[in-house]
Amino acid sequence: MSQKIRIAIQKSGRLNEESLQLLKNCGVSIDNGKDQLKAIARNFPLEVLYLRNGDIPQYLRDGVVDIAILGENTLIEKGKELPIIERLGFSKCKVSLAIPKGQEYNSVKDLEGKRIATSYPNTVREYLAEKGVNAELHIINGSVEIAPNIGLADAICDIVSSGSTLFKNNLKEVEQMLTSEAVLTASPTISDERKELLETLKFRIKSVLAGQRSKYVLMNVPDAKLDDVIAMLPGMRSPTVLPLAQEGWSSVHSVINKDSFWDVIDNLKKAGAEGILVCPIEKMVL
Ligand SMILES: Nc1ncnc2c1ncn2[C@@H]1O[C@H](COP(=O)(O)OP(=O)(O)OP(=O)(O)O)[C@@H](O)[C@H]1O
Ligand SMILES: O=P(O)(O)OC[C@H]1O[C@H](OP(=O)(O)OP(=O)(O)O)[C@H](O)[C@@H]1O
Ligand SMILES: [Mg+2]
Repeated sequence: MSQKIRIAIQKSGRLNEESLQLLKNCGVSIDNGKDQLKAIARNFPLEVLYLRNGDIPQYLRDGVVDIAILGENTLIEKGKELPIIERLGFSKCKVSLAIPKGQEYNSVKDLEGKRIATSYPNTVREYLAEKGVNAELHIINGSVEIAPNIGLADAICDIVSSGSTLFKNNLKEVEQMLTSEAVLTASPTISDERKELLETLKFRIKSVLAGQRSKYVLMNVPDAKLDDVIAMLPGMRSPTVLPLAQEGWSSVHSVINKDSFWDVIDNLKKAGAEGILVCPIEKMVL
């Protein structure tokens, strides 16, 4: 295949490292020189452009890049028409409205006529319009949380993750407007040939993400308890059951989702499973 697919990755910042790690986990090797703005993958027809997060939606629209990894919040703010091809599960955060801690707050109507500092004007405008609230927006690019303390605004809208930036600036979250995570998106003008490359990459990403969401477990179970234990285990099709050298015992292997992991383990122990081993799964091809 002569064509290369062009992916935009954040040049530096919160998405950069995990985006590159994801490509690496997909078996795509990229030689990164220091301060390089463009790189070519060694073993996949892929070219990486390192760009500012906020500029990526326009590059996608213009067809300068074919696909990109960026925060869903940026897509909502600057590229609403761009599709979410895959949710990637990292850089999870919220976009919220916050006001000074001491201020009374009953509903979003309290923001009527107030000054709101934000880097997300479209998101705020749309949210407030839906609620029938009029406010004055002050668009700033960074350090938004300082705005109320220096008298620039009455409220702010920004990213909230642990909440520590709000806390340090004596602010409290009053409205959660949206939740976000890193996503894979694509240009509306991507060619058919590059779409095929996207499908290949998407298949690999899905396998990596499915692996990250799951654990491989092995355990010893007395044969008398096998039915109870098997009933608790989904596996990819069904659990594997192998006889142990010691008569009356079996080894049961299965795949457990990370979210329900500890609950399942507790129940397995109660049902009679012993010597439970848990292993990471590198990839899960479904
Ligand atoms: N504290 C956080 N916790 C989790 N995810 C975050 C956090 N802050 C930002 N993000 C996510 O990471 C993305 C990139 O944030 P970052 O601060 O690195 O770049 P930026 O300032 O938005 O963009 P640019 O690359 O244009 O400078 C955000 O759009 C958001 O999706
Ligand atoms: O709730 P928290 O865990 O405190 O995270 C929220 C903060 O993280 C982001 O800033 P970042 O650290 O990316 O700095 P930036 O303003 O330079 O982008 C965001 O703009 C918030 O200020
Ligand atoms: Mg930031």
